[in-house]
Amino acid sequence: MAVATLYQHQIRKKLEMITKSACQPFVSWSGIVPSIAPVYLFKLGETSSFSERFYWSDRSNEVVYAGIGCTYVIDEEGDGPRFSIIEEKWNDFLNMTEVHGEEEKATPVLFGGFSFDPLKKKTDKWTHFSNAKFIVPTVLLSLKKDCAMITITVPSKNNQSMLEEIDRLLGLLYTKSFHPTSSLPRCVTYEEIRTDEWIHAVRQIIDGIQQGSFDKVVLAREVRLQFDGQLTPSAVLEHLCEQQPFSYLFAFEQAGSCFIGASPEQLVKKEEHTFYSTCLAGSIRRGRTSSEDESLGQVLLQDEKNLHEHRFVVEMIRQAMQDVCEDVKISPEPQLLKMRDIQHLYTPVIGKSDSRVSLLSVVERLHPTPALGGAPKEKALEMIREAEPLDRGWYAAPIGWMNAMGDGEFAVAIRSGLLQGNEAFLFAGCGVVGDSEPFSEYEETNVKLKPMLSALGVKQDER
Ligand SMILES: C=C(O[C@@H]1C=C(C(=O)O)C=C[C@H]1O)C(=O)O
Ligand SMILES: [Mg+2]
Repeated sequence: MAVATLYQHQIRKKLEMITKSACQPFVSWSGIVPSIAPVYLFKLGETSSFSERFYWSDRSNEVVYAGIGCTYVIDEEGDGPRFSIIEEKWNDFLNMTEVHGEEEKATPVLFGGFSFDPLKKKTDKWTHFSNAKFIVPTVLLSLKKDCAMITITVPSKNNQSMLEEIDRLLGLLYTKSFHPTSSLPRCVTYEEIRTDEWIHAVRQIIDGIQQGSFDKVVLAREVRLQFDGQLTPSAVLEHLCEQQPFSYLFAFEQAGSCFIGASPEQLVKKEEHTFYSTCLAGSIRRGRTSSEDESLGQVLLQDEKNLHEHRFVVEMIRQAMQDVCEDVKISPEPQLLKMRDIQHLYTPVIGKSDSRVSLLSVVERLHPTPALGGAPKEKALEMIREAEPLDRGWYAAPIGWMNAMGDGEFAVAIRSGLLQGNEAFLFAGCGVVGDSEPFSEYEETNVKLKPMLSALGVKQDER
């Protein structure tokens, strides 16, 4: 028997055995498998009967996940305490699940995200993206430091068709080789949504800041692209993997809509008792030559307006981390974070806490930082709700994963867009402060659109 089919066969046998003798409503089994690109499993999802998919890769590619199918969903549409509800329901699920496997530390993983602002009126395109939505995938492929593992989570009863579909998927995963998708449909229209209104709102915010109503407001805008064919999320994801390998890559697909992006920004990561966060705000483009790039970086490091934008974020994250951690370490000066299309001011933060502090409670405390909302938080949110000509949906909100030990990581879902049929809706924002200039802020958002435009094969200068 070929190695591949041997794996498929053994997994099937194990699952049947475990589910037969299970005392709990769900079982989760994990096993080490030959290394394979998680993006391939994501792509195979297109031919499966499972209609949910997700993908996650952190900035250092230490943890990469691809998940297909949805064995359990936690969906919170109200504007109540969505962070603690997710946490409670995840614990309920874990209490209903028997965990088996070859690896001691293997557990099911919960993946999902939040909307930016539950008080903003939801538009149709975000219908499948609740204020908080998390799934436990049926098939999860994880790659950690080059070790690949499959985790299968299924109900213990009435799971026959699910087991058959898993079997078929694993068969494909190990018998067919992965061919990258070469082409995407062509972009036929590029429409900036309500740009005049956006520029006007930037001016209004600058005035508001000068009058002392608030200190900083992050304002986003939207562009809508139409293509001459259906967009395939896996093809866009493959491009992101190639073009933005050192970003957080994420994709969350629900009923044919895929929210996808390549963000440079960590919100928070929990590893046992250690919390990591980053302050990221203040931007400049990359140079065309290395010397131009270097001097643009130096300009950014010394630019008062950008340093001012950055300081609000540092102060807020410092405070939030000090509220829950002892021993918060934070660099005294920002450094540069250079991504493919843009460079940012960046200050990492690390803190240690006791075991009672959960990951989602810190997500709640941090979201939205002044890098995505503004300062003071509530006033900035009111201004965004009122003046921003779009529904952010999941853009600029926390997206990420958690395991059964309570460890996990959330990124801020920027440099992102929603793919639906032959359309893509992309979003980009910028931190408006007292000495902002509307046209340069507009240009900054153009630079921030580049990662998604390149992944969609659209050249900004030629549009
Ligand atoms: C809001 C976005 O990015 C944020 C705003 C930044 C800025 O204004 O300098 C920089 C990084 C991000 O925190 C975005 O990319 O859409
Ligand atoms: Mg900025």
